[in-house]
Amino acid sequence: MSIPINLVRGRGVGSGRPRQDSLCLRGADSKPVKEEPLSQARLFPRSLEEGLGFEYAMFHNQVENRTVCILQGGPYLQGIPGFLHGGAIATMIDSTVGMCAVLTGGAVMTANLNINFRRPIPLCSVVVINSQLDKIEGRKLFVSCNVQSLDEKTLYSEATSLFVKLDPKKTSP
Ligand SMILES: CCCCCCCCCCCC(=O)SCCNC(=O)CCNC(=O)[C@H](O)C(C)(C)COP(=O)(O)OP(=O)(O)OC[C@H]1O[C@@H](n2cnc3c(N)ncnc32)[C@H](O)[C@@H]1OP(=O)(O)O
Repeated sequence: MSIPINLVRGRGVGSGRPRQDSLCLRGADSKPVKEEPLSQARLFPRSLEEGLGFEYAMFHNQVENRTVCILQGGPYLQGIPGFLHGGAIATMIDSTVGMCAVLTGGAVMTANLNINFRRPIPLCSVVVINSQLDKIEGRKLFVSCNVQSLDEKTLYSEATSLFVKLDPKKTSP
């Protein structure tokens, strides 16, 4: 069964760690020293004005453990003139494989992300990120993906990733 994932614009969505609506300042010993409201906090890919940055929709297949993202990178995401910045591509790859890992394994964090950039992605073009869960080993989830043109004729990027389920016995990730 495939479910569309609705990430509401302008509102933080996350695993709850760290809280999206708070800023936790840490001292040198990593202990929280101050927590204050940060009402401006947003999910990073939803932080730019509509039409200028990350325009995307995700769909998750619960049976096959696959997440697909349809992405259009807007003009504020330019790297080399006319093309998407590699960091913007990495953000959406991390978000897509991350969504796949979260919906499969619950609270996880990215431990490792390897990306091969094969072709530059033209700014404002629409691409598809296809991700799937490859295997689970204990707390480790291995998720891979590719980024292709809509007609699947151009392979833009490929990536592998490792997500680690947060250990409730550890106080902070
Ligand atoms: C619904 C809406 C949601 C919306 C969701 C939208 C998706 C958003 C996705 C964005 C996600 C992010 O960007 S997260 C932000 C970027 N990532 C981070 O900041 C994470 C920083 N790293 C950490 O906090 C930590 O290292 C963790 C939590 C990843 C792991 O720490 P830990 O829990 O103490 O685990 P640890 O014992 O060290 O390791 C557990 C196992 O994993 C292995 N392991 C750990 N790290 C690595 C590594 N880099 N490379 C290889 N292997 C590793 C260990 O060898 C061990 O294997 P074995 O001995 O068991 O075999």
